[in-house]
Amino acid sequence: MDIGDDFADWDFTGGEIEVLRSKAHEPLMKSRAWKCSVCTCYNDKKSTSCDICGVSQSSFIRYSSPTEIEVDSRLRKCELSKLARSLFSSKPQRLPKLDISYEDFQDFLRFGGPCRAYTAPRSKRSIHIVPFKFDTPSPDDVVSTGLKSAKTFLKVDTLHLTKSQSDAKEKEKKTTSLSENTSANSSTGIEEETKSLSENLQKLNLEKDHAPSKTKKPRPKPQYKPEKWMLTGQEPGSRSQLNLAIVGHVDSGKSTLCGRLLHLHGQISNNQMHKYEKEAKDKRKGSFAYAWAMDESSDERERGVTMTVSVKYFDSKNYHVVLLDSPGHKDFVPNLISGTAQADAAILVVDASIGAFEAGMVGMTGMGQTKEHAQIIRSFGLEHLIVAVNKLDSVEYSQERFDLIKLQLGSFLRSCGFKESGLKWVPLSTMENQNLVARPSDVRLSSWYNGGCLLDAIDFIPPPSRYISNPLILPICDIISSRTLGQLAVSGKLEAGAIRVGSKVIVMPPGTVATVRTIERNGANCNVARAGDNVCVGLQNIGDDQLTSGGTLCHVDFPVRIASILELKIFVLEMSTPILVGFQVEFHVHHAKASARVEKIISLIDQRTGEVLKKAPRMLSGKQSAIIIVHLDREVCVEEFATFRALGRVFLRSSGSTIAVGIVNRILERS
Ligand SMILES: Nc1nc2c(ncn2[C@@H]2O[C@H](COP(=O)(O)OP(=O)(O)OP(=O)(O)O)[C@@H](O)[C@H]2O)c(=O)[nH]1
Repeated sequence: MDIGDDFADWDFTGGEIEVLRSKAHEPLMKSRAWKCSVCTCYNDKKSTSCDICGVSQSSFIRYSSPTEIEVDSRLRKCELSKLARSLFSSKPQRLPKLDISYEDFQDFLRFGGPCRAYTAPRSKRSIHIVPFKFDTPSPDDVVSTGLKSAKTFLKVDTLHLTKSQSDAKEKEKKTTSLSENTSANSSTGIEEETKSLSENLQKLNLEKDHAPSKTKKPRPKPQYKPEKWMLTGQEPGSRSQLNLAIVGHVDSGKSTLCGRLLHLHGQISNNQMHKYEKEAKDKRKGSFAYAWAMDESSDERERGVTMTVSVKYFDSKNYHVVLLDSPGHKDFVPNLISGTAQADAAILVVDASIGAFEAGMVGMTGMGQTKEHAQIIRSFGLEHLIVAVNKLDSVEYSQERFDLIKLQLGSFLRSCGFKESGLKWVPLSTMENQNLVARPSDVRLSSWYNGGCLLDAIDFIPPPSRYISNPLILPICDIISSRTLGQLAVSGKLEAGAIRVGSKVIVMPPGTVATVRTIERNGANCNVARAGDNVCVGLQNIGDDQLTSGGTLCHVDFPVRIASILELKIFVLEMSTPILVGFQVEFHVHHAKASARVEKIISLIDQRTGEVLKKAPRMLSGKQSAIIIVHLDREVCVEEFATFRALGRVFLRSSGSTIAVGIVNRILERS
């Protein structure tokens, strides 16, 4: 495919629809073009269909100057989608596609940083991120309003809403004036117009948001020197912590697998297990008994669906393993993103039953949950993945079925950037306790499988690296309160540095200095916590309106940056809707979420080399890489990926699907 030629046909700079509609250009255009009666843009007379909306020239040749109502009704007759109508966009099949192979994803995801580690503060702790009601708008919306804390804690209301709302309005005003200014610019000829528009936009951005005179010069950072107590290593005899995200298609058996592992390691007593079985049977959900160990809320148990990320732990031979049982349903992917932000490695649970594996691969849109979860895991830089091929009992422990799954899913995982050496394939049945913590006893499996069990595969994962000698960074996952922690506490994983009781920390935003009152790790009080630990930190000298999930506790001299205008390097996942300038997306970074607008598409880039393939492309579609600028409706804690990876990985979502993954290339606005 000749990429250049194909793209030339569809090349417009962002905002061109406004420009093409401008009456000022009509005389020039009229001389060499036909006017589309739908979107009113002018096309080359050789074109048989409209470059903007894709409608054929002949369909409307008899019309002139249609009214909006006429346009709408004609488009409806044309069977264009609602979105296509609203955007005057081209028909999907006509979108040019770059010939970028999925191997390119591998290079893109080579941002993959070293693994991190983590401990859960208490065995019964859950990251209850989204209180879900099926009659409320959408979990994606709900997640932004705050993360629901563990059952064992009382949730503190996030009183930040009013501030965020006013901030959002402020940003909206800015954006409106920006686009007004943009559309006001005009010159003669399409090329000149698009060029000047692009320059103006750049100028506006620079002048409005990044003018040197308006930007405070960051004061030179003092050299960070960790204190001696921060660096003291692990206590003798204690295991390293391994934070394991359990992901996979809905109903693939994730919670059952976690429940089984906990029971087999004595974390759930026989009495407790008996109780779960009885309660599950009473609710006619007998098969969910093990899942109930993880799904503790009544909503989750009632529906048999995990909605939040549950955190439980057990000790293996090499690790203190923290299980992060994630929801599999597509509605709860934002929770999965927030939970997986803390993982060192992952188990991807696949349902081997006939039809279920296929649904996980293809889904409704061609991108099933198994694929989406695998991509999210890889985009977090995780390199070690155990693929647990579950429910093999339902296919008589067929080796052929296992091999087929390994073949099909394996090629997709490699295309995501997982190396063969980072993948471990484990056939099992959690229901029949086959190959979980010991060699399989069922001859139908043991006759052809000689590899290790799931527990061996977990112990085989190399120890994660930690940023202990960096300044403190603790992204806030949840805001909690308890009798032992006090009225104001936060939970989360220390991404870098260390804290101890009595330490001063700066809470970003708003930049208030607070004092660490208590620290809890693994459900017990401790004096010091270091990078990799998952802790609850009780704070004093701070108001509850100054704490918000998605915020960050930092070293007082080294606060992380907060910003709302970011330059991102993204990789667009398979999707049905093209990304255009002005596109509204949901922006995710660590535990923070914000609404965002695609302000500018700077360039289409080569995945491997980073070389600019095209400047200011009109739109982005699946499997393309690009540099874009996004404008968030509120400021979030963020760092450039090159500076600190954990705060520089981003996800863009729209209409309930992850549409792009990427990194923060530059922070364009700094508070
Ligand atoms: N036959 C069979 N059924 C299983 C196996 N593992 C789990 N199940 C059943 O699959 C159903 C779903 O199990 P869960 O553990 O809730 O699945 P999940 O992936 O956690 O579900 P979500 O978190 O809601 O996505 C339950 O009825 C389980 O009993 C297995 O190995 N074999």
